[in-house]
Amino acid sequence: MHEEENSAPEEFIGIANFQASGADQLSFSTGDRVLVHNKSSADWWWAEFQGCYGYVPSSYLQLDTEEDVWQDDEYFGNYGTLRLHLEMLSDKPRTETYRQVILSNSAPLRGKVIMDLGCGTGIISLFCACLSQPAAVYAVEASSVAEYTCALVKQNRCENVVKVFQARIEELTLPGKVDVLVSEWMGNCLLFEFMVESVVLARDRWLKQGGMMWPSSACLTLVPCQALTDYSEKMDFWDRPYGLDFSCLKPLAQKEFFSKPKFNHQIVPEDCLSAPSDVITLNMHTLQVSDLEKLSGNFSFTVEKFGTLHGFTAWFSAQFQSLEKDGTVLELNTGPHSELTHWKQTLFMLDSPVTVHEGDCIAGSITLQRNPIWRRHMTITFQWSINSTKVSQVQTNSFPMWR
Ligand SMILES: N=C(N)NC/C=C/[C@H]1O[C@@H](n2cnc3c(N)ncnc32)[C@H](O)[C@@H]1O
Repeated sequence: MHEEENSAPEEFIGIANFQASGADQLSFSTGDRVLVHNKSSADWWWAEFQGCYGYVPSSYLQLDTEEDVWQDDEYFGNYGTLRLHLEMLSDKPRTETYRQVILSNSAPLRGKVIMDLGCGTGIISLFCACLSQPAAVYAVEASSVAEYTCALVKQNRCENVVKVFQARIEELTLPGKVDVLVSEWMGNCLLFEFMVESVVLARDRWLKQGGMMWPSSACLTLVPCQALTDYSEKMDFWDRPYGLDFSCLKPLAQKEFFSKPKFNHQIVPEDCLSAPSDVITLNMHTLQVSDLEKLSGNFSFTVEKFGTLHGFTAWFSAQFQSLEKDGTVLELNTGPHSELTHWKQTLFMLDSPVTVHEGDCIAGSITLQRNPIWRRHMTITFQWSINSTKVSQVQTNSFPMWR
């Protein structure tokens, strides 16, 4: 037995399912709250769950405090360095699109109040102040880069228009509501990092009735694809390296290289086996935080050429409505038919390649399930089937992004 720990029990949250393998252990699932009474060893703790006592593996548990689940220290820490800002500023299609949006709305922006949420170095706020005559721009940035943003605003003589606020928008009280909420929040597969939640909360609290969201909408796009290079380098390789048979390592390779999405994939148009399809569309004026828990869309692709289905590739686009009636809608598209961006595309490799022929139909659904614990993460699940003369199979593949 063990001595009762005299400190108060701590509540931990399960971050994986644990199946007890002995009477002195406690089973629990992801998301369950477990009371730890005694950290009797580094790996096994004495705990209570649903009225029972037993040992639980400490590695399956996460201290249940709001901060940890958003990983904010790490998240905002990353954005405090220039690396990510340089990557985003160097992304010309991304940055030029936002510049074009401001420039082409220069007249209707006159006298308006704009919020730039997650302004980083303040580039969009500076575009607003230099390319139009807004009444004010509230540049909101939680990370320490905000200190430099102030300097950049001064250095570019925009301090009378641009006001920098170093805070999480969730904890900030602005001088007043805004006419336009502009933000560059999109992550891998559109949603990763889930900064979009902060954008929706800020919209509901600070955007005037009838105000404009930029982006106004965003789409997740999918295409069935070949990935011959990735497959041969990571999987076929094991068949005959240097004349030896290493094929028993292939299941390991599948798990290590293909069980998570490849976020920096660059798909070429000729690897697309059909026309791409928008599978999820977000209307940024009506989207609710609750919608973000689980988003899904159906797809039905007609294969346009003989080839090998290795998986699916995803990317996103964002649309910017004009402030002028019947004005042009501008778009940032991160797909293979547009100029490459720092997001590149995301490749989901299936368990085993399937030979497909022109006319085959690949139908199914994609579901983005937000992680109940790690609030910036999600799991992407494909349910799909191929109906063709040669083969008919139904498969489900799930990919964590990233926990
Ligand atoms: N991933 C892409 N594309 N862009 C991410 C862009 C993220 C930037 O927005 C800031 N940010 C993110 N969430 C908040 C928030 N709730 N309040 C204030 N600033 C925030 C981060 O510190 C980065 O500088």
